[in-house]
Amino acid sequence: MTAVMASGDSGSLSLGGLLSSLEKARVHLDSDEEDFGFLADLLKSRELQALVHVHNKINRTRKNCQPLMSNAEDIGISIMREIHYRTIPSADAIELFAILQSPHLQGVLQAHDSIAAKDFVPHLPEIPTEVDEDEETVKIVQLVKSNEPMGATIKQDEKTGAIVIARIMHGGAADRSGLIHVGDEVQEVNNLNVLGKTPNDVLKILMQAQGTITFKLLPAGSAAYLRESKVRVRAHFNYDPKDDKHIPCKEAGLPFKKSDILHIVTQEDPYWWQARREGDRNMRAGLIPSRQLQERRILAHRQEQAANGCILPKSPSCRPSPKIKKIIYDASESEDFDREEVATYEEVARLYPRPGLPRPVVLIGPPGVGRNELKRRLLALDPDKFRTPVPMTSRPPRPGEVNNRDYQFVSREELEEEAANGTLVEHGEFKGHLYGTSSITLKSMINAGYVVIVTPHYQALKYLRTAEFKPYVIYVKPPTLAVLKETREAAHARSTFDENNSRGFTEDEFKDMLKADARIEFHYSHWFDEVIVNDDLSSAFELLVAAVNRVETEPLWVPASWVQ
Ligand SMILES: Nc1ncnc2c1ncn2[C@@H]1O[C@H](COP(=O)(O)OP(=O)(O)OP(=O)(O)O)[C@@H](O)[C@H]1O
Repeated sequence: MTAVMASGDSGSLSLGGLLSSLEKARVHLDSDEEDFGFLADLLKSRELQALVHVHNKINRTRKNCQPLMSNAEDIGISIMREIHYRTIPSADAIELFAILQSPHLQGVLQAHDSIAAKDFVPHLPEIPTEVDEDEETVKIVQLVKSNEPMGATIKQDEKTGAIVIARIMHGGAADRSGLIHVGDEVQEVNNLNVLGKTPNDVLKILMQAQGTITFKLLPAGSAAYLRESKVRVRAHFNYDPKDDKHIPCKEAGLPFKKSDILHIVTQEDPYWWQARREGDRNMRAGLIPSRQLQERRILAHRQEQAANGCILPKSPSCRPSPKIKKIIYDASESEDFDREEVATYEEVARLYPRPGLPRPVVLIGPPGVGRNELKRRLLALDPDKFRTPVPMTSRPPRPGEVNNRDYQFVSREELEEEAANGTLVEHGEFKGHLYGTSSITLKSMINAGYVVIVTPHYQALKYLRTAEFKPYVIYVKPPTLAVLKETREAAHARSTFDENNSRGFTEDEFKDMLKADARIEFHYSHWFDEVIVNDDLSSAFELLVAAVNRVETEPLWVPASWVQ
């Protein structure tokens, strides 16, 4: 039996047409009068006609009312949470809270998300009647060819040689038709039998076709309905399907850049996930390598590099800086850690600003790049708002130094105990004296509502980038050698490699800064929320102020585990 499922992409239903088909079919089928009567009454009923009328109206305007996201309910809850934590919410905020709390609006948001995620497919029970083995049910599907890709890939079934639908891209034309499913066998395209043809032959037919394309499909045994996952990840590498020899279909690939946020709509295939770029208005998902596949690729690439004698950027030669002169980190352990890390995708979620609990801002960068200068300027901008933890030292105070302003002066034993207890975010030793920054001081400043600015050694990121601190990490990057020389010389910058800060930077020190930059970026860039190039100091400072404002006011992507 051949069933006409829908006409074109517009998909308008006509009950009149169905009724007359039913009348025509009546003479050929030996079903009893009661069944026909029931079906005819149903098709004529005012309720069904009203429903079809609504369906057709929605269908006609469908192109202009695509959902932009599938997490409207989550956003509603986040807004309510934010209002709830406000000490004195405005009258408007209270009204908004009441609206968002109403069961009707919550129902609407839930329905919206279900529709956006296509979570509405009715699952009909299996037809219990016995079907004649020789009689095949096929479906005729018509799609209108446009500039938009069809949103499906095909492959040749290894056993039968038949052409079958391999993938349906979420949100693409095929998916939106709701009529084509993974595993469906393509029998004819525009009345051309494709039996014995290769996927390339079929693609040629499709490319040459104009206007409406008619497919005769043998439905898959059980149509796997597409349900979108809500997973978001941050990409830690650049990807261009054009350069990927192994992607099943280059046109179906989704290019992206490092740091892009991707909505992973399905991870069903272990090697090829389907994803959309967050905020991208294109509803059609594209193929990207799965975490498993990308990890394998990175490891294979590293092995190949090692075999060819290539080495990773070397550790920056840690010339002592006069503040915390020598940072104690177990170099061998960190090196192993760095090499083992295979950064592919990190699952993320939006963190909404929490009133009274600002996120600390961590400035990372190679020694001498200007992190402390930027921090000093920020502290001076608003001393009541910005704070930085005073480091601890076991060295005796120098004349003029004030306890808790310049340093917290403590005994060597106290500092050693803190280090042993793991309560220091970083610590080091210089000329026989210990230095360290207490995580307890850091935490209490955050809890007191200050925007805390810290400039730790880059290896301290491992201890700081946690759900406990939820830091916003900014990498302060040096400009090119020529710009470094020009700007630092013009400003009479003082070298931080000189203990007395009594001279400018040497050329070698600038070169060391750039080597350290390459190394830090190579190993830690996947932890940076933002990069600011410190070329012109006032422009870099402006960017920093803008970043700090964003952290305070906007929902930003953080590791998903921080939001639970
Ligand atoms: N964009 C810039 N242009 C000119 N001079 C700069 C710029 N940024 C920083 N400087 C100057 O460079 C010198 C070193 O800066 P700063 O002390 O902030 O380095 P740092 O990153 O804190 O170094 P370390 O990590 O080694 O302590 C200072 O004299 C500072 O004023």
